[in-house]
Parts: sequence; structure tokens; C-alpha cells
Amino acid sequence: MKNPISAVFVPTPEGAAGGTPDLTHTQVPNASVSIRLQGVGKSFAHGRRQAQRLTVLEDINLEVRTGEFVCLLGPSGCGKSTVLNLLAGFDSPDHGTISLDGQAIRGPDPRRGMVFQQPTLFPWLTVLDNVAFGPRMAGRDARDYLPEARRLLRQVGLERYAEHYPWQLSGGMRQRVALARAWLPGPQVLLMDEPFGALDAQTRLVMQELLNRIWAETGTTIVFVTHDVDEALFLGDRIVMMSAHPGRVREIIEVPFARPRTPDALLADPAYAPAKRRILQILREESGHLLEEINP
Ligand SMILES: Nc1ncnc2c1ncn2[C@@H]1O[C@H](COP(=O)(O)OP(=O)(O)OP(=O)(O)O)[C@@H](O)[C@H]1O
Repeated sequence: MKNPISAVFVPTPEGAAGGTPDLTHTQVPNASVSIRLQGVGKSFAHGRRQAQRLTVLEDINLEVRTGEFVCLLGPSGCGKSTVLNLLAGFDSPDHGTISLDGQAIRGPDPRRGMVFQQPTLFPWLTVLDNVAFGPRMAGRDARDYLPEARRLLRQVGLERYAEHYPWQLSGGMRQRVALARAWLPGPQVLLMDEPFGALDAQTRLVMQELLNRIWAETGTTIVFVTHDVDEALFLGDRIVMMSAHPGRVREIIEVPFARPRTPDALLADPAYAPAKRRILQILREESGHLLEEINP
């Protein structure tokens, strides 16, 4: 088989039989597949006068189940955001196919929402108007979407701030507005590009628990880019480890922890340390080229 879909590592408690990586090749059963990337390659113009091509992604094969929470983890520059941009339909692959529920992705679509590291709110609009911006621009009747926009604001704990402006909010509050906005159209898939990367550690934990809760309630399929190993282990069903130069799926970690999860329960779980160690080992191996770039 040419470039298998994934090599899977199932973490087991330290000391337990079978604690060494179980490297097998698996595919998600057909019926439950939401997103499918097959043989995806992407390159960009590069170098002086843009005369060369830089291959960023090569032969990416990945299947995401409906309602699954998948985290993408890998060294800086391995192409994680490029994968999200392709899934969002902001860009298209040079090779291969990307589909959602069997239909090729050809451009942006409200069924696929995106949340970025910076919440990118409109400063001249109130919190409520920011949340409701999409349906309002689509010309929908306010009676159709305003009750849901208010409900989402309540869910993210910002009901009392509906008439505030973004500059009157903290960074974490702004990101909660962005979450409510992304969820308003009821997306089938939410693509999240380091959404909590700019937040302090404590706010980040609150946001992770909030996201976990909304995800569990809505059953939205989530593809989440992060650099934070603990975040990926707390949130993900599976963690897709990418290799660098060019970006490929190197290994997929099955996250074994029961839900609902709490940070304390995870830390006490004997499978936590082996999983984290495995991820850090891959990140170290894949980051070698960064050191070479910094110290040629
Ligand atoms: N539109 C573009 N034009 C040219 N090169 C691009 C473009 N988008 C991304 N790249 C290049 O593709 C590579 C991968 O970028 P990408 O942002 O996908 O990586 P990443 O894994 O998300 O990185 P990080 O973790 O540092 O955010 C980088 O070398 C980047 O310079």
C-alpha cells in the first residue's frame, strides 16, 4: 500500500503489557467518514522572484469521522494551517482530493466554520452584532437568528456583554465571541487554527473546557491545530502527528481517555505519561530541521 492512511499509536499504561507503540495501519469505516483527504499535495511559489516551488504537503491521507475531534500537531512550518485552509476551501490542493460527506470541497461554505488565533471581530459592531454578522450579511430575517445568537452568548457566558464593543472585552472574552459567531450557522465542521494560542494558561483551560462542553452538545466535527501537547490530549479523540518538510501524516495517536475529561483526571491516568512522551519524542525528531535552520 502506498503511504498508508496512518500509523496508529495506542497509548497503554506504563508497565502494562503492550506498552510499546502498537504501530498498525487503520482506516475509518466508510459510513462514518465526514472529511476525507486522499493523496493531497500542495506547494507554493518560493525563493527569489518566486521562481521555485516549495512542497509543503505531500501525499496527505486522512479520514475524520462525523462528530470526531481531531487535533493536528507538528513542528512549526509543517503545513498544519495549510491543511486547515484547504479544508476551509480558501485554497485548493495541487494533487489529490478533499471531500466532505463524499462531496469535493471547492470553496468556502458556511457548513465549514473557521476560528483563528486572533478573534478578528469588527471593532465598530457590538458583541451581539459581531456574533450575528454572517446571517445578517446573508440577508436573513433577524427573528430567525437573533434568539440563537443570544442563546450562544449565554452559553459562552457573555450574555451581559451583548451591547459591549470588542475593545471593552478581555482577550479570552473576545475569543468566546468568536466561538459563538462560528457556531451560529450550525456548522457541520469547525476548523480551529490555534484558537487559544494567544491566551494565558488559566484562560486557556477555561476555554478548553468550554469548547469540550459545546462540542459534546453539538456533535460538530472539529479539526483543531495546536502546538500544545496537553491541550491536544485534553481535547482530541485522535491526534494527527505531522512530519516536516514536506508535511505528511507521520503517526496518529488514539487518545484513550474517557469523557467528560478534567485536567486532574487526565494527569492521574496511567496512560497519560506514555502518550505525552510519545508525542514529545516525535516533535523532537521532527523539529531537527529547525535547529539546522537556526544553526546552519
Ligand atoms: N500562501 C502561501 N504562500 C507561500 N508560502 C506559504 C503560503 N502559506 C503557507 N506557506 C508556507 O508553507 C509552509 C507551511 O506553513 P503553515 O502555516 O501551513 O505551517 P504551520 O505548520 O501551520 O506552521 P506554524 O505551526 O508555525 O503556524 C511554510 O513554509 C510557509 O511559509
